[in-house]
Amino acid sequence: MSVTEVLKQSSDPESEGRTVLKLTTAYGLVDRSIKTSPPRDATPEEIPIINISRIFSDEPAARHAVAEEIKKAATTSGFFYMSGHGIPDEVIGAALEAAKDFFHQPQDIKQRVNQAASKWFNGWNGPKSHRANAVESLDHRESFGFRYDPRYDPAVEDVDTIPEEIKAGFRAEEYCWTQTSNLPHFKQDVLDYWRACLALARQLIRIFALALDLPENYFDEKTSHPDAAVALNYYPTIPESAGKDTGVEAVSIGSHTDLQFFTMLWQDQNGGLQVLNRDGQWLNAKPIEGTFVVNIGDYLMRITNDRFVSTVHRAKNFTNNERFSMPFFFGMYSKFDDQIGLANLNSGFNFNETCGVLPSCIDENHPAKYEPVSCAEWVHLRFKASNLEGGSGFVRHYGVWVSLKHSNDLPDNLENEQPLLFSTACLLASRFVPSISKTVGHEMYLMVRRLAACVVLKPPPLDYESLQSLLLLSMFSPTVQTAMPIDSWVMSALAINHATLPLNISGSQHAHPDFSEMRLKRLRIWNGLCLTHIQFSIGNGRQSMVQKAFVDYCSQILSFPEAICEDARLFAEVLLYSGTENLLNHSDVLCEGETIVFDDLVQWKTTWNHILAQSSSATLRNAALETSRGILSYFLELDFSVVLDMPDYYFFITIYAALTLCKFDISEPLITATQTCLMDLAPNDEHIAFRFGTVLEEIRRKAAAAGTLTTQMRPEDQMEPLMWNDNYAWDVMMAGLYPLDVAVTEWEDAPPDIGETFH
Ligand SMILES: O=C(O)CCC(=O)C(=O)O
Ligand SMILES: [Fe+2]
Repeated sequence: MSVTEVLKQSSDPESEGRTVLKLTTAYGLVDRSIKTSPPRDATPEEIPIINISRIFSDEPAARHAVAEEIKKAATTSGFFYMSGHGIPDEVIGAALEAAKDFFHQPQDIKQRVNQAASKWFNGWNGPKSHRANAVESLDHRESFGFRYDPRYDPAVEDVDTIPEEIKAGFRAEEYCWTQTSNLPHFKQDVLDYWRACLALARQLIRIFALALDLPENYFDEKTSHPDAAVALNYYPTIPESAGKDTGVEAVSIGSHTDLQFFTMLWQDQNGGLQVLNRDGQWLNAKPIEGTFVVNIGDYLMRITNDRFVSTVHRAKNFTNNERFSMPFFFGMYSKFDDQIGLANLNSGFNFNETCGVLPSCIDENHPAKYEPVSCAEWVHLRFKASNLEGGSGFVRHYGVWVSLKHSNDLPDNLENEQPLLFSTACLLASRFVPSISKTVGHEMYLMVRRLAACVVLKPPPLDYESLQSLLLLSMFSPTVQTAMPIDSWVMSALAINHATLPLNISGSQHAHPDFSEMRLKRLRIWNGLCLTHIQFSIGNGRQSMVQKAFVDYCSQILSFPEAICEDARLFAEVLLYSGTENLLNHSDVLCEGETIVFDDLVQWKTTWNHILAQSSSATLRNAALETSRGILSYFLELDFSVVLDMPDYYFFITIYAALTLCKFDISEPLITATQTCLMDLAPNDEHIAFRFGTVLEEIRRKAAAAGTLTTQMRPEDQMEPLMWNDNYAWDVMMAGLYPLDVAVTEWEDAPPDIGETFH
């Protein structure tokens, strides 16, 4: 049975006493029918206790016997208790005390090691900052996590001799320890626990090899530097009232499967861990003194061809005590590296390993169900489907706010279907949420960045919503409260793009069959992004650091045989706006008088005329409409006093957008709003704002006379563009740039009869 099948299996969700639980898996979101009956205690058959002390025996038979028991548990419930593990009580006790000392500190001290400041998701996650399951509550949990560091691994004699390709994947951060040094024993005690777990896991994986009918040392080399991580979990009591008003089930950590090879969980005596059996019944995995709970992760399930099962579990602490647990993940998967756009190992294997279905799990009747998967790809799969990563809690939290505010225009499933668009909406909405903290904003921003990186990495086709999100981001980020540094955002995204392009041509595994198409698509996105980026830098007085690189990069589109007119047009606009920005940043040129500037424009127009005059495709039209609407909305949001201080070029951009909108959708209310705004703010009728306002007024007047102006918005697919040629829009605009007396005559003469051209 595949992961999806296991998760989906069970009877009709409509049947009595059952409900549907949604689960995030690497294969997407799946529904799982579960029983509504209260959890019952697991029987010893369901979650057996396995005394593993025999794994340390010199007798192969003793080790094999343990392997058999593990095999049975792994292939049935996927969970077992491990006794006889040999980790001294003192080591566990000291780590637990360290955890208590840490979590009992005031928030501002814990903040010092907040995961938000971490590059690799080490450190502290505050209360209710995550949501492991989309349909359950935010996790009533705080945690502190850290990842494999060879310097603290006693099995490593000399860190300098570790091969570079393995080193490159290490995700440890010393700040976990420097920022907690106020607790004198913390580092020592927590690392002692980690070392003890690591040594045990390395023994245990040999028994897993036996259980999989492999040589005992099969995994040894692959796990010389595993991504082995400890999390300290702190679960305060869930208030009884929690979830009552919303109907959302309150949890300490929501229903999930673990990702990696296996997890060894130490839990205190309070209880709260629940395991979902195949029948959809929740079972209490009650604490048993002296044991760890061990469970299989998704990666192990995959490479065993689904023989070993990764089982859904969660925790709820409804006792009056605070609960602690200390899972050791062998190993916790790496989070997304948003600097280079690559994720790395998640499996518990070394950082550079790829693993297919194990030979012993394949036979005539059981062909391999899965391709070999590199750890990077595996993470990518799950990442796409999952929002477990940092920030998602906040995003969802504010997502509720977004959904409430805009319940009419957001599809129900936006969060899961379009996580980037959803997160972007949340990020943008967050500036309207009173007293939102910088940390929260930053977390949401990181989330968006990671998702954006995922989108850019995805093979084509890039869906419209993703493109929309990227455009939205590049448009509005200057106004987002968290002061998202747009240049660095775009720059790193650009870096991701550059970094991933070679990935797709080198190494057969990663080669995309249609590299050229993918590259073209990416260039298209970049042209779009670049355009909006430049448009919005204009008038903000912010020089784009990356502009030249942008333009050079964008120009590559023209060398594609598949490039079409729209690509060229977009590029032409990029040039126009970047030229504009250049001029603005060189005031000496501007000082010489406006003529030079306008000559420049005319030259640009001559160069690109053949492209601009072409008719537009639906895609281009929609893109043009969206961009234009964005520009006008942005313009309308600006303070009058700010607008008046802006150079004429800013008005040029605005009118260009307004005219584009006039061409495709003359009834768009933004046009009237812009017209009114322009005329209201102009200090006199010589001002460029007034001239442009008049231009818009006249176009609308003529459209009304021709009966084209409707008060109702027409559905976009029925919209016919106004049949003027682009020269007309251009001429009108250019005319508007000159003093009104000249302009009106020239412009009146421009189109033969605008009325005739309207439909
Ligand atoms: O604390 C527990 O009981 C479960 C923790 C868990 O499942 C996890 O951290 O992945
Ligand atoms: Fe877990």
